Amino acid sequence: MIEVRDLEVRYAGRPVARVPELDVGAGECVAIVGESGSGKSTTLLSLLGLTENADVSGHVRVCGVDVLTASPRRLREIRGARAALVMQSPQSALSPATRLGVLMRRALRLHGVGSGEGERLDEIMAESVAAVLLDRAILRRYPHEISGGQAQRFAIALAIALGAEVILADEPTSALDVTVQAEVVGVLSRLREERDLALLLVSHDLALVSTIADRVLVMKEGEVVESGPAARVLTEPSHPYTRELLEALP
Ligand SMILES: Nc1ncnc2c1ncn2[C@@H]1O[C@H](COP(=O)(O)OP(=O)(O)OP(=O)(O)O)[C@@H](O)[C@H]1O
Repeated sequence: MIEVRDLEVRYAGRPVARVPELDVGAGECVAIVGESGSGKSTTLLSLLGLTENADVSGHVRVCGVDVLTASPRRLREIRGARAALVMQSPQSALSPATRLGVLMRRALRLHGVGSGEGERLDEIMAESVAAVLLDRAILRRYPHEISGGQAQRFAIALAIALGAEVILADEPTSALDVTVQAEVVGVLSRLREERDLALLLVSHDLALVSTIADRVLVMKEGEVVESGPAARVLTEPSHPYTRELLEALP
């Protein structure tokens, strides 16, 4: 679902992310870890062609679309629908005066889901909200009436309703407290199994990564310094920087 080769992202001539190889198949979870400014978010955003003012080179294929050469129309087909972005605080991206149900219905119509039929849309909405363990009543609420964890699960429900095959999650739990973090990770983990989602997770939280990722890429100052199966990288790291990250764990 995601295939990256020799990706390089530069801002004003300065390379900020270099990723030689990154693959995420259906049903897999790959995590990118590293300290702040190491190029994790830049890598993630470049996979949807969302790095404004950047020079991006290499080969990036997401849901069968060649992202670096695709037309804006072709990119719109995957962005937000087949490949969904889940950010740290989705609440700020939700229109404050619009009920969540209205918002979801609009997004579904915009992407032609359910062919605009009211009943079918209701069914899809109810199903996706249930899939993230939210009560259907949430669809009548406004964004400010829900908690951070609920907002994050709503963002995931929206992705599911739109038929996402790939979820790109940028620090999806770092604004949440520990028990709520576990709920969100549990939902992502279950959905990837049940729906064969490809999940690319950016996180500085190695404890979280160890519970969900199959493979890990460790980034430092824009370079991938280590990558491999999560079980190996997180228990027998070969790079001193990975060891440092692990030693910093509480
Ligand atoms: N739009 C931009 N213009 C110029 N430089 C940018 C831009 N976006 C990011 N950068 C630079 O790219 C580098 C990598 O940033 P990035 O946000 O990808 O790191 P990160 O590992 O995700 O960090 P964080 O965890 O803090 O988000 C940083 O030096 C940052 O200043």
